[in-house]
Amino acid sequence: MTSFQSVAVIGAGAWGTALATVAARAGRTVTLCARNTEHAGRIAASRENPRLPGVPLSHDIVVTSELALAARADVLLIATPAQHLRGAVNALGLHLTKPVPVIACAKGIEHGTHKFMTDVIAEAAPHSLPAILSGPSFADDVARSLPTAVTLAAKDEQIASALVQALGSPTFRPYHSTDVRGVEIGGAAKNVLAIAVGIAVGRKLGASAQAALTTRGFAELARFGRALGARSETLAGLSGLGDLILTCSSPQSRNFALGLALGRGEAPPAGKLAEGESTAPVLIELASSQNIEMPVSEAVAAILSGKSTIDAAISGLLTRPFKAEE
Ligand SMILES: NC(=O)C1=CN([C@@H]2O[C@H](COP(=O)(O)OP(=O)(O)OC[C@H]3O[C@@H](n4cnc5c(N)ncnc54)[C@H](OP(=O)(O)O)[C@@H]3O)[C@@H](O)[C@H]2O)C=CC1
Ligand SMILES: O=C(CO)COP(=O)(O)O
Repeated sequence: MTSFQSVAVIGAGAWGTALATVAARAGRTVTLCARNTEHAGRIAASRENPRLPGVPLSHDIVVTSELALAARADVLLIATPAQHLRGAVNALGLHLTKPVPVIACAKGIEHGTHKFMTDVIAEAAPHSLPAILSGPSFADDVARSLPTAVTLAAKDEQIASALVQALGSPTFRPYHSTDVRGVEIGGAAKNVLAIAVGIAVGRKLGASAQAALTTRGFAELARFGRALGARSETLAGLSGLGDLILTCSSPQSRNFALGLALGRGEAPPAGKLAEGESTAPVLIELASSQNIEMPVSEAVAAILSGKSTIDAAISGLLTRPFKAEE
């Protein structure tokens, strides 16, 4: 018997809708909260979200745009894009009457403040219990009940474990952790690295280059994570290496797809959120402020900002001095 019976998901995009489905499958009472009344009305009427086409929404899920209604739940999941998480939690905080777990489901780092998602939650809703959910999980796979495993971290192990009990099912297996920082670093950094690997694939650099770039990407993700206090096991777990493998190998990833288009010299897919685009500049600012070398992420940031061409960035990476593997 879980202590968390009701769940509300804030943000009715692809991921929020998939997570609402997950919570319903786990037997929770679920509210899905869209920011826009019209959008909520359309999903409620059609029982399908255009951002997750072809996946029928269970009739048990209440769809609303009223934050006050959502705020009554025992657990809140925030599934907006990372740069909108503070605004969403600020608005939600006005309606919170008890110290409930607020789980960040976005993958990114806040611009300007350089804050990770749970730090943003702690600031915007000081009486909440921040947590993070991240790992290899495409919304479409999750919503279609294909088997998925993720990591769910909170500072308090009992809370993390209770949240896993509340959301887990045979086809959605969350593993609990107290390494909040490790989990959020993996989710944020892998998106930037997936753009790099997408570019290499788009440039037809070959399967060996794809494997090498993914591995060297992991080396810099792990270097960054360890310097910021993350545990090595977390970085090599679902939310780090696991999600990196997924997003660096599949065009189903919007970040990989963005890289692929850039590498081919095509226009990026329109209207698709690729979080790595906004994470890249803030990730390298943070890394440079801590003297952490992240050459692959730096190359991605330079290409996205127009400071480097793709060919110059590739050549820059390939002509770095030889060194010991670490
Ligand atoms: N899609 C996936 O497979 C996965 C995504 N994620 C992460 O989840 C996050 C969201 O991605 P995803 O759902 O795919 O993106 P989508 O583009 O599908 O949807 C984003 C949603 O957030 C809503 N939104 C934006 N700002 C606010 C706000 N202030 N309050 C409430 N809602 C808001 C948008 O509303 P509107 O419709 O009104 O614009 C939109 O519905 C990202 O950080 C992503 O990395 C994590 C794992 C898997
Ligand atoms: O985070 C994801 C899978 O774990 C989704 O990846 P994209 O945002 O690149 O589509």
